[in-house]
Amino acid sequence: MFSGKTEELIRRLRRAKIAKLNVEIFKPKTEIRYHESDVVSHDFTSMPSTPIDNSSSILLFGSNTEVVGIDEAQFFDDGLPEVCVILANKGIRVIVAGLDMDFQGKPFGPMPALMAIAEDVTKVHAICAQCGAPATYSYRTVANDETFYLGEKESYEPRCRACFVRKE
Ligand SMILES: Nc1ncnc2c1ncn2[C@@H]1O[C@H](COP(=O)(O)OP(=O)(O)O)[C@@H](O)[C@H]1O
Ligand SMILES: Cc1cn([C@H]2C[C@H](O)[C@@H](COP(=O)(O)O)O2)c(=O)[nH]c1=O
Ligand SMILES: [Zn+2]
Repeated sequence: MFSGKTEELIRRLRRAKIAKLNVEIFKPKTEIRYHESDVVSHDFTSMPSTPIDNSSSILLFGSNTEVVGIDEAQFFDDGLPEVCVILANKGIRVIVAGLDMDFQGKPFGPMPALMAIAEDVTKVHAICAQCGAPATYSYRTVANDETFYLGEKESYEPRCRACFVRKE
């Protein structure tokens, strides 16, 4: 978390809009941390999106769509990779942002399958809140064992591997 995934997604989608491509953006309906419908980064850059319950809803959208952006992909169902394949096979550019690992350092939801089928994968890193090294893990700072637990700085901090495994 805090690694710039949403900022990077917004940057790429803005460029697609500048190129006058037809862009559709989706996020899970449950992701309401900053806004009910907009995609919003921790730095409050934002873009309007369509909140959806199920990945299959993405296929119901505009026949003239040229670029599809998806944020918080880790929260989607396991059908998301196949939806992305269907879109990509139609020539649609699909840009997906999601958290690769949960608070236990385990692969998160459909992310491993998405990363396997993607042409390109960009891993971005936050800065470890403990030591300042590049951070690849999200450490949960509150007592909760559920995999799905929305939050930001009050519940999570980005950590490097060494600080993550220390668990203190
Ligand atoms: N520890 C941190 N490391 C890096 N960025 C941080 C950190 N804490 C806050 N930020 C802010 O978070 C922004 C990235 O937010 P965002 O794109 O929403 O990340 P992500 O989608 O990966 O959670 C950075 O530009 C920075 O301003
Ligand atoms: C590690 C972890 C995170 N979450 C939640 C917390 C946030 O709401 C999102 C991640 O958002 P970000 O844009 O990457 O900051 O995921 C969770 O539900 N479970 C976890 O284990
Ligand atoms: Zn560290």
